[in-house]
Amino acid sequence: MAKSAAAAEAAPETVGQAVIPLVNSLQDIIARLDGDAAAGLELPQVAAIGGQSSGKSSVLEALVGRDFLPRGPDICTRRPLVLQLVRHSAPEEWGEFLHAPGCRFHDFEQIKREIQLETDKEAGDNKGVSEKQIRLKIFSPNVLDITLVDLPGITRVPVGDQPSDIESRIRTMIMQYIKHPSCIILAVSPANADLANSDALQLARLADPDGSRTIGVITKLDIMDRGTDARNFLLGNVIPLKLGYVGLVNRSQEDINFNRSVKDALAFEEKFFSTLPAYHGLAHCCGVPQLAKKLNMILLKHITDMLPGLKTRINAQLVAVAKEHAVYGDTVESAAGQGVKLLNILRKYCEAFSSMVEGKNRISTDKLSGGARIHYIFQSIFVKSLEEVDPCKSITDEDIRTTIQNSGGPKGAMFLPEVPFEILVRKQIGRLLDPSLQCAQFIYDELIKISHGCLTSELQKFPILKKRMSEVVSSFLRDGLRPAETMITHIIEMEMDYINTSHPSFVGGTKVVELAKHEVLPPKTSASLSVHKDGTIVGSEIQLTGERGQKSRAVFAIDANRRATSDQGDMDAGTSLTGGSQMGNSQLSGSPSSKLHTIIQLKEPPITLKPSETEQDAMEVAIVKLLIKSYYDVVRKSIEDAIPKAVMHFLVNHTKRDLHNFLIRKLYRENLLNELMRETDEVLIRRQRIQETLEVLEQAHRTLEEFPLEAEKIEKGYDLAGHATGLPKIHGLSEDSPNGIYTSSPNRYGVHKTSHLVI
Ligand SMILES: Nc1nc2c(ncn2[C@@H]2O[C@H](COP(=O)(O)OP(=O)(O)OP(=O)(O)O)[C@@H](O)[C@H]2O)c(=O)[nH]1
Repeated sequence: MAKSAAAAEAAPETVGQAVIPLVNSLQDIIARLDGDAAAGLELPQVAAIGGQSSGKSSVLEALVGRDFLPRGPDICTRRPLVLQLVRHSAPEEWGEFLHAPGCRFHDFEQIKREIQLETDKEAGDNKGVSEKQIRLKIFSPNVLDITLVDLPGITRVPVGDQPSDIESRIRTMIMQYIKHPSCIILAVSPANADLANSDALQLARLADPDGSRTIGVITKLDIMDRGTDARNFLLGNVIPLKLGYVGLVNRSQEDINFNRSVKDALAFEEKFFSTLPAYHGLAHCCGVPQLAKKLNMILLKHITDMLPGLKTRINAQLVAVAKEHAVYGDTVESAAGQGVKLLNILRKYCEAFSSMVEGKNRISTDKLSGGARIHYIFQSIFVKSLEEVDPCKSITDEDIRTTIQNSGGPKGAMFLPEVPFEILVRKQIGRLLDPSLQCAQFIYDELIKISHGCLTSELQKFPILKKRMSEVVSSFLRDGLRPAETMITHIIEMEMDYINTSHPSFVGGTKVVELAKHEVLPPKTSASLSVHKDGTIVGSEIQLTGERGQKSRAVFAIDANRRATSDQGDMDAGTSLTGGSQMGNSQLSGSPSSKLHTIIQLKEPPITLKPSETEQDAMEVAIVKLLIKSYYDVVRKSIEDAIPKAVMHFLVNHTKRDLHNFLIRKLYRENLLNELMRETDEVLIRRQRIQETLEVLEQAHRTLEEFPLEAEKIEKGYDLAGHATGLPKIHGLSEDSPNGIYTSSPNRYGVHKTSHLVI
């Protein structure tokens, strides 16, 4: 093809030509991102795999067109070498290692030595192998932008410092590279070995079963057994490969020893294929230039396919990092600016607090949060546990009897007194104090939790402020808890102080006597009665309702001659008969006239006395119990209502109303501002890092946007199958760059004119 014709063809190729530099620039960008940011951003690479000394490094070197990789009959590649070729316009060429940034190696022999040194550094000097990469960039006006990876060769027998499982280790390492769908595999097999059993092809098939990204490379065609050739193999007749094979003749060890130039080697290769009849008509799959051409086409197709996904990923990362960046924002220098910022933070905090309590913030779907938890504590914990309490559970019948008698004093009780009932019910009301205080404590704990949840991400920047805010809010909540607790104590004390037996829901008077009769007396009447929660007495024969204004007293005469058992000295002092009751029950034996004769000795009263038990007693006990139950229900309802109100008023709503002012009063002070709004070094470093990451991602985003990718346009010029469109259009290849890499090489087979790629 004439030069002018090539130039004419170059025009529609510019879109495609732009893609490879894009990939390389993205690779640069991604290399600057940390692990997390770069995750999932695999870019196409070309990896050379194969058995040891199969010629992998030689193939890559030939593609680069320069002599710079350690090669030899022994194991040479012992660490993965990631080789990024960068085409630039300046005439000079140099290499740069990632481990020595900014250090340019103009001498390619020195690059080779640096690779060897770096290999030894990591893998020792006795044939050891390491999976740690060496990253090298070659800048040159004569290369195509492409990334190549030279991998250690598959070996079977461990030598030197190699571990016994060297084979599986190397296979695993190779798989790490070639398993990625974005990796293009150069499966290198030497022609002087059994091609059908090629390690490279076997491994490639594992990673790429449908062969859509594997190119078979057959080296050492020049040293095959006399009388044999690789024609059938190259044509894919032995092991078919979708992308086909390329046969190569690289420099032999002797050529290397005699410093034979790349140029001479290429000329030799060209001569080899043109003179050997076995390879006649196979120009499209013979020689380094054909390999470069094939590679570029595949690479382009590959890049085109994966770019939309890459764009999406970079955009997603950009959004995430931009969000984090917004949190860190810019440093605020002026005092006024800091003040505004602080006020903003405090306002947002209090708004978040109110929203959480009111349930207006992000609603969690898997667990109760914020205000809903407060409601739960009131209704499902506090109210429920009060409902479950049996008000008479802790009062024994004996306690009741003793209290009744004690309240009668020396006279004994004439009527059923309300005093014992009041004493006992007051005691029971007192028991409501603890759960009520506990309920307030629970709500306080919830508010503390909510307060932690409101610390906005913006506060990450100001750890001192965050800590101070936490302290101030805690002290505010503590201060709010105290009046709530005082109120609760008052509510309970009020209930204990005045037993309102006139309460409409309280069941007393004759009704309760009726009920008690039913409970205690033998079942003459079979009607069973009970007190409903609303104070209604329900029975099959009688139904009575609570009666306003009717007192519960004086309904039942009590036997004044009640006797106390006097010989129970071991009873609980708290429920034993005391004072007048003890006197009233003392036992007299004999009349005054008996004094004249023998002295009648009274038995000493024991320390503790217990009342006796009669049917009447049982009746009284039942009545008192019913009264307690009924009144306790009245009080319970009022407590269940009043306690949540007190807690809401003094603690929850008080916080919603006044926390903002309190925070401003405590924290918005000129002398505190500098301290509170100080960012830690950690924050400063983090901001810097995020800033950098953001810039990198923005650059990646711009880079992608600047390349309007129209896959169709690119693919129009390339036909990987090579059948329909005939001449494949190769970027970077011209009459002056027949090997596709080194543009100063001479023209060779005129593949542009004739070749149809058979893949
Ligand atoms: N005659 C001839 N020798 C070759 C050819 N390709 C490679 N060699 C020689 O084979 C030996 C091994 O080549 P390398 O390129 O180092 O092979 P490798 O696969 O990279 O080796 P390791 O990285 O050590 O596994 C060297 O001495 C090369 O000169 C070829 O096409 N013909």
